Amino acid sequence: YGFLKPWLGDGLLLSHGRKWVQHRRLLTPAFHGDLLKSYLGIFNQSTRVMHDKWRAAAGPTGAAVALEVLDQLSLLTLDSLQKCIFSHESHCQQQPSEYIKAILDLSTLVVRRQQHLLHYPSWLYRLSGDGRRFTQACATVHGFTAAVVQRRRQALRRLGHQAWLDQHRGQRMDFIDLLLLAKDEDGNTLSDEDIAAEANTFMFAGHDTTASGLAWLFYNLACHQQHQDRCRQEVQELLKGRDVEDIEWEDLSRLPFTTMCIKESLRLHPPVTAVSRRCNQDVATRDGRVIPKGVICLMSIYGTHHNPEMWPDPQVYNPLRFSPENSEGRPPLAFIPFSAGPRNCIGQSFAMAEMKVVAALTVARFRIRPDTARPPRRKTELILRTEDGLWLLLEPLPKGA
Ligand code: HEM
Repeated sequence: YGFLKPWLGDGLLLSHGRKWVQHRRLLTPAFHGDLLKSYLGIFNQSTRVMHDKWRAAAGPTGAAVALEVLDQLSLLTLDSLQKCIFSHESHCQQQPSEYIKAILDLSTLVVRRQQHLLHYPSWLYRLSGDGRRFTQACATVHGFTAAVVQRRRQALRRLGHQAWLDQHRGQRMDFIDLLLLAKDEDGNTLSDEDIAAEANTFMFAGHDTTASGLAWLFYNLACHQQHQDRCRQEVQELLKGRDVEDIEWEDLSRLPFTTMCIKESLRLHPPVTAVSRRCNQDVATRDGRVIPKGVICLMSIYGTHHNPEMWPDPQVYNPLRFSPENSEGRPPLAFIPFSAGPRNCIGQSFAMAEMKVVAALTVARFRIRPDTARPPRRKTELILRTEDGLWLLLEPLPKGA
């Protein structure tokens, strides 16, 4: 986790102790239903931009086109996050954006540093070409975030709290607004530096993870046309008779089979394959052994999701494992794509909502098939990726097909 520190600072992912407790309490409301609801329009809009690109790539004949989807989905999730966090439209799915490029560079550089022992000491890393690029990209990201936070803080000071709230009545608040206004019961608020660290953390923690989840979902649906057809039918019934092909907040609970497909994909291909923890006390295991205090444990989410005692035929993609009947009695910790306990993923409802919107609209508009010439080879980096991208065949469907 340490290599992320110069980029993310003391955001939720990397902070601990009292600071983490206080921030987690302040930030939790920002991920609740009412606020998430206001982001649905953004998810629909970002998905439409990606689909327009896919249709353009397919050309006027509408023939199936082979596309690498992992990078495209990363851009989609970055586009959505930038709008939800900063209300900023970079149009990064259509044109290059310096800020988005810096985030993509930072993600790549962190992984490269992990694989390069000589780059572990910070002083040596700073002297290397990669280290210099890392410093440059951090400066770009920090400059962007600090400028937004300062502008908002000034506006809040100029208008005063009440007038600022009145001006925003009926409008969507973004994460920066919420963090500026956040106050706990003791009156504690977040400093500009805290807000920037949290915003940078959300950009990092929310983009590649969701993109990986979606890319593997599309792959699994491509390999199992019967499940894809059932999702499509579910979505078409939902959208029947509507003028605008948008997924609304209320629709999210009306996509039970699509949700089962997403969960089964998160089981089979969890975007975060492991988390590590340092024991802060001796931990007794069930077989009578003890993990001593201070030891760092790597907990495998991938391994947990492939435990044959919990998941018979664990390599098989079977969404029906998540039907209400089949889920009955299964221990909750058998399925932990978002980790578990107090340090679980704060963005899980946000991620599930975004994945449902993108998945539903994609099966409604495209048939997805595997690209048999380029089968994906799993590669674990910070998230579950592939050796050479994830290639799929996408065939545009006529509207309302
Ligand atoms: C499919 C998508 C996602 C997956 C699979 C996922 C998974 C995880 C996991 C496994 C952790 C625990 C990490 C650890 O302890 O080392 C985590 C933490 C976290 N996630 Fe997510 N995540 C996803 C999407 C998001 C989104 C969309 C956001 C924000 C917009 C987000 C924000 C965070 C934050 C801030 C933490 C740290 C929480 C804390 O320590 O209090 N994640 N996520």
